[in-house]
Amino acid sequence: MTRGRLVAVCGIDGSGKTTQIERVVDHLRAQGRDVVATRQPTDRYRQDATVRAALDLRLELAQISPELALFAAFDRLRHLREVVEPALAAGSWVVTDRYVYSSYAYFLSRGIAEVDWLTAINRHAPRPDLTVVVDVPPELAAVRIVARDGSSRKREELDLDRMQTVRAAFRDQPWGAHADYHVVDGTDPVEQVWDRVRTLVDGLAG
Ligand SMILES: Nc1ncnc2c1ncn2[C@@H]1O[C@H](COP(=O)(O)OP(=O)(O)OP(=O)(O)O)[C@@H](O)[C@H]1O
Ligand SMILES: Cc1cn([C@H]2C[C@H](O)[C@@H](COP(=O)(O)O)O2)c(=O)[nH]c1=O
Repeated sequence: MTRGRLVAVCGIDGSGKTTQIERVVDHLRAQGRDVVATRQPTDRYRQDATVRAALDLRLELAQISPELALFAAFDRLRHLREVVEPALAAGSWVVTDRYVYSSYAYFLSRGIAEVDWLTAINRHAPRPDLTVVVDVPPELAAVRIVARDGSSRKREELDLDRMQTVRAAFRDQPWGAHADYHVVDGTDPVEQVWDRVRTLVDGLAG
């Protein structure tokens, strides 16, 4: 059995990840591929009361960030073992909404200065075959979030200074650049962004 491929889509909140992932999944399935669409962190992390309080800026993030970073790394490894690795081994393509690069970018912006520590606690997570970062300014992402949700689900996503540092990390990759990591301009209409993303996906499939 040929091992499948791992595709990660990252970006700040509201950048358009879900919108592009839907197209990636449909496109790959139309090619006859078996596709598993998933996301990290899982609901185990997202629904934790402390995580929710932190993302809603009700906790001092600098204090709680190491604990959350470890929780996110644990959540990722378990999700990899239970969901991602079996699917890849069975030949499926796995498309994940967020991955380690989101962890790095968010936790660097949340007061963790040691990128080496972040990469060390995630070092057992395999590098994706393709990572796409949907890049938009935080101001545009905030407009999209409010238009979509009517308000904000978590206060952090509308903290423009915070999201600016997250965005900068995604673009600058202080954890180390890789040829399979691509930052795509997400400010254009959906179909134009999709043209860019599809080119990358087709490059991987070819
Ligand atoms: N290129 C685009 N142009 C205009 N609107 C867009 C574009 N891409 C996505 N949107 C819209 O912006 C909103 C946010 O997009 P989406 O839900 O895909 O983002 P996301 O990154 O997955 O968000 P979150 O991080 O909150 O899960 C949605 O209402 C979506 O329809
Ligand atoms: C990978 C990762 C993500 N987070 C944060 C980033 C976001 O605020 C949420 C996920 O929300 P989404 O927009 O619905 O994807 O989780 C995190 O705290 N830790 C992580 O490792």
